[in-house]
Amino acid sequence: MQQRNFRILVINPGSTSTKIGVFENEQCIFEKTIRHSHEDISRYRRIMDQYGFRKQVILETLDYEGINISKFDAVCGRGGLLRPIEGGTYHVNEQMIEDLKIGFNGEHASNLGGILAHEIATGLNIPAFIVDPVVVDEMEEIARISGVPEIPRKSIFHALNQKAVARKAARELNRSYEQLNLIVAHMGGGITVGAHRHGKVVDVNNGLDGEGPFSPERAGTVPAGDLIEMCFNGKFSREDMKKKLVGHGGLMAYLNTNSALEVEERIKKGDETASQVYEAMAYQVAKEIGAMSTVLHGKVDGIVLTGGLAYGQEFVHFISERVKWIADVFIYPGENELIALAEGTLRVLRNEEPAKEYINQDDQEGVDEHGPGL
Ligand SMILES: Nc1ncnc2c1ncn2[C@@H]1O[C@H](COP(=O)(O)OP(=O)(O)O)[C@@H](O)[C@H]1O
Ligand SMILES: CCCC(=O)OP(=O)(O)O
Repeated sequence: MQQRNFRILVINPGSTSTKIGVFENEQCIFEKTIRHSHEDISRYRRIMDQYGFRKQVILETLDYEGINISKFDAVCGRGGLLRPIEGGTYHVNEQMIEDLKIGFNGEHASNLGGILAHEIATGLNIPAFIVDPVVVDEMEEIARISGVPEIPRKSIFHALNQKAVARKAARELNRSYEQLNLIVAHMGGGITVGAHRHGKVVDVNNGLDGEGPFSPERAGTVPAGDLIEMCFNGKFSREDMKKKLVGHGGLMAYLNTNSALEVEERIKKGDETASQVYEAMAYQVAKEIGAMSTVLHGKVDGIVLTGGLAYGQEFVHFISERVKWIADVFIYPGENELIALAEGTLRVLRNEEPAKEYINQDDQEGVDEHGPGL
């Protein structure tokens, strides 16, 4: 029997871009990265306020490219800061929209993914999904203990792309993802480094506002005592402090740009500060990879460098030089998120797996297993 054709729109809102793709089954027939300047984004107080702007840009782009949206069978968005959940494809439902709107686990552009998918799908009377949102949580209990019981560590990371590129590396190694130990560093607007043990991400830095390397727009781990002093010195509001960690941290704070491409240009022109800060970012990524190698007891089958920053050859070289003694380094610039979203949607449309329902598990067993400390 001939397989039915499905046409899917996938939407991936990142901190500095909105990536969209149109898939005919597994084949990508259109793809575009719409980059948003800092000026465009910073006009909005909350990320949720960018919703109308990003929706308009998506619809205008599809219209300009002559893509007939009435032919879509489903829309899939990158999932955001929901409650911690297992990986998979989820229906966008009312509970999910509510949690995305309030930013249940914080503010991030991916909160817009499910909402944009839902809005566009509802107008077309087709289903909306999310796949492997940033709150996929497979962390081991030992990794949750931070040192302050009220502040457990959280699993907030580029789950979709980390899992997609880990599978790609496994294919190159002729093994299954579940057989391998891998360290994956996703390096985009935010940077997360995950220890993948036999198909589970058992430790990873909270790439949003918690910890890890600084990134084009995030502070990463900062000296905690000095941060407290800064919070209470009377000069900064809570909002100001949040912006220092997310949005105005990292490259933005030191160099007033979140564009690694621009930083590379400045370095070429002899800008010493740009060079020093860019190297420091690579240094911090390498250091985090080293830390994750201890999580895996030094048994590492491969290190994967991915995300927009992995296009930067000098940047990648700097990291590789420091970590290649741990394991072979695989470089997959950009990300595989669009195809991962399409594949997750296809598995459901083809009835290969059921779509999961997102529910508020607050009253159910197991929810508080990720609760405060011990
Ligand atoms: N060819 C390139 N060389 C170096 N850096 C790049 C290149 N392309 C994109 N980048 C940088 O990657 C970062 C964005 O990565 P990306 O994964 O697209 O981010 P996000 O999806 O989180 O918005 C930006 O700093 C951008 O300048
Ligand atoms: C919240 C973790 C995922 C993340 O940081 O994504 P971006 O790099 O796209 O902002």
